[in-house]
Amino acid sequence: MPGVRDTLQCSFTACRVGFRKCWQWVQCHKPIVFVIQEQYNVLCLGLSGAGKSTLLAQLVDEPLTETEPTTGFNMKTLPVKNVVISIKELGGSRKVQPFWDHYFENKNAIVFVVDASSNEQELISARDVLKTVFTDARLKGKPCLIIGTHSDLDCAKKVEELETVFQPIMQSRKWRVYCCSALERIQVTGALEALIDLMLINNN
Ligand SMILES: Nc1nc2c(ncn2[C@@H]2O[C@H](COP(=O)(O)OP(=O)(O)OP(=O)(O)O)[C@@H](O)[C@H]2O)c(=O)[nH]1
Ligand SMILES: [Mg+2]
Repeated sequence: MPGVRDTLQCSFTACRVGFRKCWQWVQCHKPIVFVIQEQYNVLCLGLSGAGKSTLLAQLVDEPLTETEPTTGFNMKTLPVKNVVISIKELGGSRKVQPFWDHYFENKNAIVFVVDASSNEQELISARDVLKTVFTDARLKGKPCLIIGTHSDLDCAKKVEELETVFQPIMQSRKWRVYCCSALERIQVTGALEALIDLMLINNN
């Protein structure tokens, strides 16, 4: 009875997505009588195709359909440990980059996503884009997590190689590199933990 099984599977998926969305809403809008959790606002940037939308979809356990390039922004809010993290991805295409600075206000951290299987020149281009972002006073001193995606590919650069590329623009900023495959949920969860650690270190 494949038809019945498919219908049941669809209903189960719909319930799961619905429940998650309700839970996220409660986390973000719960009445004042509940304990108010601290919220961290994170900006997620990177060149087009780096894997930002894929990472965010994994974080909230959404199915990985073939993602379209993000033309505006894409926001995900999720409770982690004792805090709520709200991550805003901005599309990375050259057309969208000039509008990034409209979203720099009140951010606790920057996540910069790079395709770690890129060649040297592409990595330098990505670094130059981040360097320009860092010139904005609103992001001064904000911690930065570099996420190198595509680590499932043999040619992907390792953490140390990406550290060498990005070190020259970091100055006294708290930062670190985390490499993962955005297609692997467990690895992506590790990136989120690295981000929280970085924000907590920056607060202390
Ligand atoms: N093999 C592999 N493919 C990945 C990985 N991360 C992303 N992709 C693929 O790369 C393509 C682009 O990913 P997106 O998540 O849309 O990239 P993006 O950074 O959101 O791009 P824009 O929205 O255009 O800025 C998709 O086909 C993903 O499936 C990864 O870690 N490994
Ligand atoms: Mg995207």
